[in-house]
Amino acid sequence: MTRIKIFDTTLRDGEQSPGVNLNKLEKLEIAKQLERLGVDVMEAGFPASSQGDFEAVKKIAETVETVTVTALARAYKSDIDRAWEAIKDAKKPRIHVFIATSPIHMEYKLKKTQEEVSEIAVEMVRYAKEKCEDVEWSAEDASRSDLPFLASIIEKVIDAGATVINLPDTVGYTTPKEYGVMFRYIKDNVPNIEKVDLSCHCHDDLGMAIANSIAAMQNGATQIEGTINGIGERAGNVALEELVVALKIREDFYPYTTTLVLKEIKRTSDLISKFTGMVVPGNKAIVGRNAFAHESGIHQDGVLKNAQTYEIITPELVGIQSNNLVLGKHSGRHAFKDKVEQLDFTLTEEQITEAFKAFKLLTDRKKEVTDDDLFVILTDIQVDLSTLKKYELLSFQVQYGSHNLPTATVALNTPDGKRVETARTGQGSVEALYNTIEALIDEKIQLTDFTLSSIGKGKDALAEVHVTMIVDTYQSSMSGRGTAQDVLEASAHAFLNAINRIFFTKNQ
Ligand SMILES: CC(=O)SCCNC(=O)CCNC(=O)[C@H](O)C(C)(C)COP(=O)(O)OP(=O)(O)OC[C@H]1O[C@@H](n2cnc3c(N)ncnc32)[C@H](O)[C@@H]1OP(=O)(O)O
Ligand SMILES: CC(C)C(=O)C(=O)O
Ligand SMILES: [Mg+2]
Repeated sequence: MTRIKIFDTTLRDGEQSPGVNLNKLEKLEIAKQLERLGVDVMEAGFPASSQGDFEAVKKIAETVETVTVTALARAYKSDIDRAWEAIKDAKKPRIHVFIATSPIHMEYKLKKTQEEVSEIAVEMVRYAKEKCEDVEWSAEDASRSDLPFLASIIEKVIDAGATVINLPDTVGYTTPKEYGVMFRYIKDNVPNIEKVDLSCHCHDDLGMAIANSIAAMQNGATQIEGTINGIGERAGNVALEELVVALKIREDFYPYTTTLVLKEIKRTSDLISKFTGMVVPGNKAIVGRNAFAHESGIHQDGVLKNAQTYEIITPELVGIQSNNLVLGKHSGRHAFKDKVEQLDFTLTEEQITEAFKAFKLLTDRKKEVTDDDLFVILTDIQVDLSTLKKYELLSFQVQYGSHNLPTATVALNTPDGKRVETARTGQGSVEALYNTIEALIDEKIQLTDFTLSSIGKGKDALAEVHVTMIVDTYQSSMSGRGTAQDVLEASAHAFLNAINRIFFTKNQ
């Protein structure tokens, strides 16, 4: 069995998904969960891209204990300085420096010749190496690069001190056979290649990211880069949970092992989906709602007789509890605290009190409180923005009738502590609500996305709303989420959450 290292880039490439904007606290929470999941390397961000990202990477580097923390840098000394400044306190830091090697990127984007790119790459790897022992170098758009040129530049950057060489399929263009041939060519034509880990990084534009990553492994890759839920630039990156579970289930066929803790997969996926607002499709492999559901009679009959007739993976393997019905109306604080620990949350006594109150409120309105419900409550409290000044929903009322113009009245607390209240109309209840909040905060807002889903089953299930919006003054896109038993209340919370996150990011 060959040990494959897992490099998670959810916090960097994953965050490049359109509309995704994670703040420092959310990134930190995801980083802690990735550590529990057992990834070998986490790419915490791109510190030169913004002050907020720099601070998030720094905090992650200071917090994470066992995992290598890396940060991305262009082939500029200033980017490398910034990356190093952010990760230098990590237990295991790595600088990740990249430059494109394909003809189209070199000619049109970088406006540089092969010789110039080669010189810059060597100089920057050498510069990074002076700061950090572990240096990964990526040949952006490797899969569309000239192979002899790629081999020659790789040999030089290894001599300059690179410890990992990554060959990304940046635009998701390659095929398994072609990508495998590229890895084999590099293995056979770079004399010092055995000194480094060879890494693949696949995008899913043609739906071949998994097949391409496997082809890379079969031809010498020992590190796989990807994201949880497959989020990332455009169609996303390879979904790590799919790849790793495929290797496990077909270990009879693929001689590769990883150290990922499979039972942490579902929780990691849920957390990332919640923070990014990117809802996991029901039919998604491994973590989709339907991945373990059997609908048709013949399948149900087979599963009843022997689950393995139609079930190749057990839900428990990836941390899905088949019966996660838990506390109820009569549960006390001790049982609640015990459950918080079982669910692996670390809350202060004050946060437990707050969570217990929220739980009790919910039990008044909802018969069965599941682990999924608790996960939402506890995550919101763990990633607490309550110390920050923000808009808070005090009360709202919406009047809707099939023959009336919907009208909303909303009262808010503003970040400087004032109570404001007004009313507006809209074509529907949500529009009336949002028009009213928009008037209260005195900003022009374009709502670019709105999704509503339920957490769990039943008429009394919690509603979860995700929104994406652009606030005119800041011209940046932001997502927000809100959970409540009522869909309108969840909608109001999601809208305010996005607004508060914009102010939070601006103030970071
Ligand atoms: C394949 C990938 O995923 S690459 C990572 C993509 N991630 C991001 O872009 C993160 C978000 N980006 C940002 O915040 C901004 O683009 C910044 C801060 C990084 C740079 O912003 P700006 O300085 O305004 O530059 P802008 O983004 O417009 O253009 C990129 C510049 O970097 C250059 N560049 C791109 N990649 C590299 C590289 N690897 N090494 C050196 N230069 C590079 C481009 O040629 C261009 O240079 P030019 O201004 O001389 O033409
Ligand atoms: C920066 C590199 C590693 C990248 O994300 C890509 O090429 O897709
Ligand atoms: Mg990428």
